[in-house]
Amino acid sequence: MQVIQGDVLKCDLPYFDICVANIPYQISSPLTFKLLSHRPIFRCAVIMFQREFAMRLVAQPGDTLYCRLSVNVQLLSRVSHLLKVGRNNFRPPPKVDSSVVRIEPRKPLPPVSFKEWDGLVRICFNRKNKTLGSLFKQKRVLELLEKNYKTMQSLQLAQESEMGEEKMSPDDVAVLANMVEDLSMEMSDEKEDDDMEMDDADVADGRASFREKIMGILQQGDFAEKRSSKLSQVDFLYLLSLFNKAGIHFS
Ligand SMILES: C[S@@+](CC[C@H](N)C(=O)[O-])C[C@H]1O[C@@H](n2cnc3c(N)ncnc32)[C@H](O)[C@@H]1O
Repeated sequence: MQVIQGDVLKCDLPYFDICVANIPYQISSPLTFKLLSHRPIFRCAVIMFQREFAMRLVAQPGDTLYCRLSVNVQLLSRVSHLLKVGRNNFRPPPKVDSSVVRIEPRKPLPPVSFKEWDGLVRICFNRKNKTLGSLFKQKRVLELLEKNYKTMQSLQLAQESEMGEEKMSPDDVAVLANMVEDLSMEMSDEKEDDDMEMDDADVADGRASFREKIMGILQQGDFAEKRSSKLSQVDFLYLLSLFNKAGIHFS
C-alpha cells in the first residue's frame, strides 16, 4: 500500500479504479471535478458529502436543488444516493447532515466539448427559473455570443465544428480539473435581477439581426418558453447541437 500525504487538490493522483472517501466538505466541488478529470478514468467513487451538496449532485429536472452542478456532474457520470447519515451518528454532532453518494463515470464520455457545454449551462442556470428566451435576450449574453461568433467566423472554425467533430478534448479535461469554484451552493435565482434585455432600441446597434438569429435557434427547438429548471441532459445536448450547427459557440 502506498500512502500519499498532502493536499488532495494539489497532488498528482496515481492510477486508481475505486475511490472511497470521507472528505472535508469545503472541498466537495473541486475534488469531484478533479476525480472526474483524472485519466485513466476511475470505475466508481463512494463519497460522503454534506446532505445538500449530495442532493444537488443527484437532483433531476424539476427538483428544487437542480442546478449547474447537477447537470455538469451528471453529464460526466451516473450519480446515485446510497445512504443518509444523520448528524447524530457523530459525537459531538456536527451542524449538518450527510449523505453517501456513488459516482460512476460514463463510458464513453458523451461526445461534447465540455467547455462548450459548461458555457451554455452557465448562461442557462444564471437564472434557472427564467425562460431561455428571456435569458438569451440579455445584452451581455448576446454580446458574448456575437463576439464568439465573429471570432469563429474569422478563424473559419465554424465549418469544422458543424461537422459534428465536438468531443471531450485534453483541453476540456484541464477545464474540468480547474473547476475549483464552488458550484455547491449556487443560488443564482436569489440574485438581484439587474440583467438588461436587448430590445428594439438596440436595433441601431446593428445587433437586432444577431438577436433574431439566436431567438430563431431557440424557437427551432421549442426552447424559447422553457426554463432550465425543467430541462434534462438530453434537452441541453440538443440545444447545444442546434447552437453549434448555426455557428454559435460558448467558449
Ligand atoms: C471528514 S475528515 C475524515 C477523516 C478520516 N478519513 C475518517 O474517515 O475518519 C476529513 C479529513 O481530511 C483532511 N483534509 C482536509 N483538507 C484536506 C485536503 N485538501 N487534502 C487532504 N486531506 C484534507 C482533514 O484533516 C481530515 O482529517
